Amino acid sequence: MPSRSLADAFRSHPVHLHQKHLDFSSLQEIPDSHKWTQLDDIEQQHPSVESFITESVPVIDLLDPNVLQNIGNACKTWGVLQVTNHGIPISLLESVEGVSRSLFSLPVQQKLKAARSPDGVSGYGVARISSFFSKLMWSEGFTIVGSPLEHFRQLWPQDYTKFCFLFSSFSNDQISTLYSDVIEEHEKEMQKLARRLTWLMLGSLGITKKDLNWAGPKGESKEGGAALQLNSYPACPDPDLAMGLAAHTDSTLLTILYQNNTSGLQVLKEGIGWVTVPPIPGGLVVNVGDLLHILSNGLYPSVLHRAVVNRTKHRLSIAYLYGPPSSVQISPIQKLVGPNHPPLYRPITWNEYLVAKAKHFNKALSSVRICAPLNGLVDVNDHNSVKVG
Ligand SMILES: O=C(O)CCC(=O)C(=O)O
Ligand SMILES: [Fe+2]
Repeated sequence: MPSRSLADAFRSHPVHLHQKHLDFSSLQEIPDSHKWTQLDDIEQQHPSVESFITESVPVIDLLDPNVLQNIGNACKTWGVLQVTNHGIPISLLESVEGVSRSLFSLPVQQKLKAARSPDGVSGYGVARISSFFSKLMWSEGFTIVGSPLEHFRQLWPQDYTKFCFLFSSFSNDQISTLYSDVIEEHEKEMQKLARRLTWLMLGSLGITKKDLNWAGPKGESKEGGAALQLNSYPACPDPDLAMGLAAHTDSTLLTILYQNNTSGLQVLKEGIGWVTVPPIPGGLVVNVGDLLHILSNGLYPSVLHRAVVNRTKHRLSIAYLYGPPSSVQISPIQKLVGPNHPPLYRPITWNEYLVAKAKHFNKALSSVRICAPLNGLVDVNDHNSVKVG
């Protein structure tokens, strides 16, 4: 089961976070614990690019006849794209947003009943990457791996009568089940889209299903693993001093992100700076993750991204984190390796990579690198580099 294996990876490397849970809505100013300066986040030194700059993350229509080429270009030059006509019903995305809104609007004490444990993967809490920073982020999260029903029953127990957004006329037990069904339906649909996107991204490098040993003869790969990350960024009295989610790359093959109609996601474009990815109606953001970077032997950068916060609007985002089957060794695909293109990374499973990420954070990729880039082969993720050993 993919959920079991992800849980195992987190159990093997517990993260003890400074668990300071704020009721953000009651705060008129930012406490010191949440005030960020440039020194607190090295990536802040890059400028934020204003909207008049014409460079923007490519938007790709999945029904476009040139889809393969467009995706390839976007992956190579940006490591991120937005997709439209992706086949996920908007109503389903809005329902998950509703579940998320309902969850985060519960009182802190209630949310803590489903708190993520230090060695756990599922549940409520601050971002796991918080352990790498001295300042706390202006956000809360809820991670779902496998069925969320048990956690939802803790959040909405029988005797708890707070209004629930989607199904106000139901009992709490029915609500937990209905919310859980929404999440399950979403998982099914996103799994299909994630597979399709993986093959499009690899297809544009000339990779077919038979080039990957973990895809079966008909390309019917063993089921990939996935986690759903609900993120909430409350309105913030002084957004310039706060950080929603610090800069990171995702430890996935790819991530599919839905953001409600409030912008906040920024991606780092080398030579330009932080570029905002505006929400587009019905659009989904797709990030190249670290494992796709490894598979592509460095041809696709895994995009460095962060979330900034907003003075007036509460922002929600829903990230579908998609990875390979747990037992599979991920390494540069043979077809992309040659005398002038030696393999840049050693083989590693998703679990092992998650442990490397928990230890090294943004230096995890360089911790598994075995070969410095040759002349002319730029390692696009070089801002993460670190001496190994
Ligand atoms: O909220 C966002 O836009 C980014 C979320 C994200 O990067 C993540 O959950 O990994
Ligand atoms: Fe992310």
